[in-house]
Amino acid sequence: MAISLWKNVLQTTKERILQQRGVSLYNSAHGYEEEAIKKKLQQFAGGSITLSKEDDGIGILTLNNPKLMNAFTGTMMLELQERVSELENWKDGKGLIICGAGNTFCSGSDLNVVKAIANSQDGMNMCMFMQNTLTRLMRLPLISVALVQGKAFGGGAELTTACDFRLMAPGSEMRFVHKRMGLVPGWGGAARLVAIVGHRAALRLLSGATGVDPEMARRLGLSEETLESSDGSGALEEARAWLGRHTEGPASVVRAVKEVVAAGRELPLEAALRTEKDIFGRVWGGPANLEALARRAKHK
Ligand SMILES: CC[C@H](C(=O)O)C(=O)SCCNC(=O)CCNC(=O)[C@H](O)C(C)(C)COP(=O)(O)OP(=O)(O)OC[C@H]1O[C@@H](n2cnc3c(N)ncnc32)[C@H](O)[C@@H]1OP(=O)(O)O
Repeated sequence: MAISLWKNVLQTTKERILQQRGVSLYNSAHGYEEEAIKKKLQQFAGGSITLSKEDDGIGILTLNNPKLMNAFTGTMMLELQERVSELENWKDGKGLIICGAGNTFCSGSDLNVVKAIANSQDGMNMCMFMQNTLTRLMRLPLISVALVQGKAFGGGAELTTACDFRLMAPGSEMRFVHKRMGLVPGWGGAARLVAIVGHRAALRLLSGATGVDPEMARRLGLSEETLESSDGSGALEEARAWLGRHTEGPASVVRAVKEVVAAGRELPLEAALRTEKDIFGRVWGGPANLEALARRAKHK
């Protein structure tokens, strides 16, 4: 009796922790030194990460470092964490598009940073910092899309896997180049890639450092659609229209949809079912539900 009560308490606590956004995977108990790595990353400046929160509830997060194909400098990693916090607090948000400046997505970490922190302590801290940030990004109650134009290489390819969907422009390419660098993904990209394409395809892509064009990405289920436009603003408009079809309706309902799916993806079945019940309880009899009942909505 006491044991089963204790098990229930543990299970509920675990579910709560998973549901809580902003809670990080790693803390000092894992040997993670957040302040030390932030101070280190601050030394490698350049580029920026901008966020525009639009009236239609869609946020546009832009990686801005076109001189280096939008490679992540240290300060861009720090800014990404800040933008994710901002998105966690955006209660009217429904969707998110992540894109790169200058018609390309992101060529991964800035190799100058990689070289400067090529020691075990900094590497582990940077890895935990980015896993914390990208896990929080993945768990946002927003439907997210990576708009891949040009190249998404290394950490750039990993970042796309933290989004719910990927849309690729003609001529674009994703490539997990890590093996060629004597590495494996460390930003959570391997675990997420397996969940998206399955372990055999993931192994093929990582072991061959294979370039993935839009057609191959579609076949693998890595990309939802190939866009028609390859120029920056045209592709963004197409991505916005695509996402708009999935974010139509009140924010409370769209966010609930993302939350039940995230629970199903991350939690064991019983915990996912309990979470689904709680989220269902939030929308049942809510304004959107009552309004649909009042107009006797038909779904033809
Ligand atoms: C692997 C683990 C790690 C992580 O997960 O954290 C990483 O991500 S490490 C980075 C992995 N990415 C790379 O190694 C990309 C290397 N770059 C390339 O392969 C090419 O530059 C490419 C294919 C992205 C673009 O080729 P393209 O011919 O179109 O352009 P350029 O090569 O002329 O590039 C323009 C300019 O950008 C510099 N650049 C590109 N990527 C990076 C980068 N990741 N870090 C630093 N600098 C980068 C490139 O050197 C050029 O500068 P220039 O001064 O003209 O040489």
